[in-house]
Amino acid sequence: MIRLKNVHKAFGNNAVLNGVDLHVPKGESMVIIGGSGTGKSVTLKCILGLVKPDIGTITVADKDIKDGDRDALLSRFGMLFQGGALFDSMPVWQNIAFRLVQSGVSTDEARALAIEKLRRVGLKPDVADRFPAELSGGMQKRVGLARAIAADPEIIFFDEPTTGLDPIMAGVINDLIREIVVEMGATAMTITHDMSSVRAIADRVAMLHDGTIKWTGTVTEMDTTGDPYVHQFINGLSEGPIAAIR
Ligand SMILES: Nc1ncnc2c1ncn2[C@@H]1O[C@H](COP(=O)(O)OP(=O)(O)OP(=O)(O)O)[C@@H](O)[C@H]1O
Repeated sequence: MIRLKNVHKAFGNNAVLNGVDLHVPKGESMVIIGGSGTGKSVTLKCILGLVKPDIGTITVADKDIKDGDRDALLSRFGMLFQGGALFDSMPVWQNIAFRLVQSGVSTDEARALAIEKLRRVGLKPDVADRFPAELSGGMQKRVGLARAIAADPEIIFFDEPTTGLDPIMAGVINDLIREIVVEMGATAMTITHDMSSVRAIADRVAMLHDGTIKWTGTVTEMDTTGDPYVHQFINGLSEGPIAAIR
């Protein structure tokens, strides 16, 4: 479904991606792990067409993303952003149905759909008319998730889905993400530092380091691999091939 071949990206002298090869098959949930600043967000932005690779190709459903219409491409994606990224000035239902309204769905229909998606993420209909600032962090994440799935996308991206949540709420959100992705049959890509998200969400894991994918495998393989990068990262060790800059 999503394929990156030899993707390079530098910002001035800062070579961030140095030949990323990655394949996310249709219906699979791929989680990308790697230290801060290794280029996880840049990788997602390249797929979304927000950052242009210097070299390499990216295809979505066998079509080069350079060739098609960007809006058409983006309409296939749902996205849960790190901070929820809700519009403070809009009530919850409008946040959820924003893209639907823009694409011409009537207000009544969009509102009803937003309420249905709220239910799916465990929120009551009365939340629809509240404003994001009135909600807890966990509720905002749920609303962000409802928005990500509002248009029944084929592909969903999760950018650090548990940032800012306590461990219990993080667990609830991880489980909800997994359930929804499976139920929708969506292809999912998540970037995270949170190993509990990896274990809850991933079918496969890819480790990004030094601008390339150093390792890929299942969660079970991740726990038993002899790969020193993965071992150091998942166990949070300061000793190993990944330099810890202080
Ligand atoms: N638009 C940009 N212009 C210049 N440099 C950029 C830009 N976007 C990202 N970078 C640089 O690319 C590198 C990778 O950033 P990126 O945000 O992808 O890291 P990350 O792996 O997602 O990190 P984190 O886990 O901390 O969010 C960083 O050195 C960052 O400064």
